[in-house]
Amino acid sequence: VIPGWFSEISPMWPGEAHSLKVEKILLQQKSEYQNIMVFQSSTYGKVLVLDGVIQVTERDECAYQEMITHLPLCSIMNPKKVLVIGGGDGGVLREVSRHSSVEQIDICEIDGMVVDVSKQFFPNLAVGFQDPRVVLHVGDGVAFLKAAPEGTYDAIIVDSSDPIGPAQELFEKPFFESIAKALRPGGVVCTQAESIWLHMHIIEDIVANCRQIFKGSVNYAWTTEGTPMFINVIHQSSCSGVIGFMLCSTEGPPVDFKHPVNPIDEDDPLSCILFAIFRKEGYRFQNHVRKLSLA
Ligand SMILES: NCCCN[C@H]1CC[C@H](N)CC1
Repeated sequence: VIPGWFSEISPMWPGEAHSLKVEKILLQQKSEYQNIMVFQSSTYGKVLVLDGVIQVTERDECAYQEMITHLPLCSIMNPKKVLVIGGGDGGVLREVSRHSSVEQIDICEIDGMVVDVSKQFFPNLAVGFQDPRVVLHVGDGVAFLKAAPEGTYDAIIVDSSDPIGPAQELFEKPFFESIAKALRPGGVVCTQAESIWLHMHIIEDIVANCRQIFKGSVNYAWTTEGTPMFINVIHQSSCSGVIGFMLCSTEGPPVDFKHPVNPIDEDDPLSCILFAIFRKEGYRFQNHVRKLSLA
């Protein structure tokens, strides 16, 4: 380890590590579930680390939070009830609240300390908790979904850490079955689904499980049968620099995740959003950066 640097060493990516130069360690705490650290980096702003793995950096969090949120929420008309599993930093909530059709946002985060730490050090993410539609449940997402009445949600977003530690069960078949039960017919789910450069074995298992469970569409990020390429989110602070998502819908007409049917609320007062909409013609990458003044 290089003095003055944080290196993201994990059995999830043997033989490689992403390092960031540390200006100052701001917090080191052990919660009931994991070690939590926040540090001021030289070039990525503040960084949140759980059990030695980077979760968010101020510099590039928008790419991840926007994709994991707008891919599902823009794929169906007028989503009203949304559930977030994980996501205790609040960034996904900030993105969900841009959708004016949404009436109820449930979030189930297992570690309340992550919420408190985010409110203290990452106000631009924790702002998501201020939306009056948000109801925070501190508890295990597996149990929450088992208890959820059938067909409750239009969309479920699983913003989890990696399948080592508290999020392990969120990558297993029973959890995906409980998601399908909690979604209404034609509802959509989007989950954090690791990197094609590091975790093909995990992705293959998840895709196989989802193909059995979800009778609508099953997409890993943008790959569909015959698509000659993986299109993932460029998320620099994820090890390998990219991260992908499982996008599935329950029974009903297949959902075309490539062409948003439900545009984001244009006049939502926010500082800046960066997200990409892939256009069908040759997968031209359209990078929408819209500077919106804060209300
Ligand atoms: N709410 C932001 C969570 C970010 N998710 C992380 C992305 C990189 C992974 N190795 C761990 C989860």
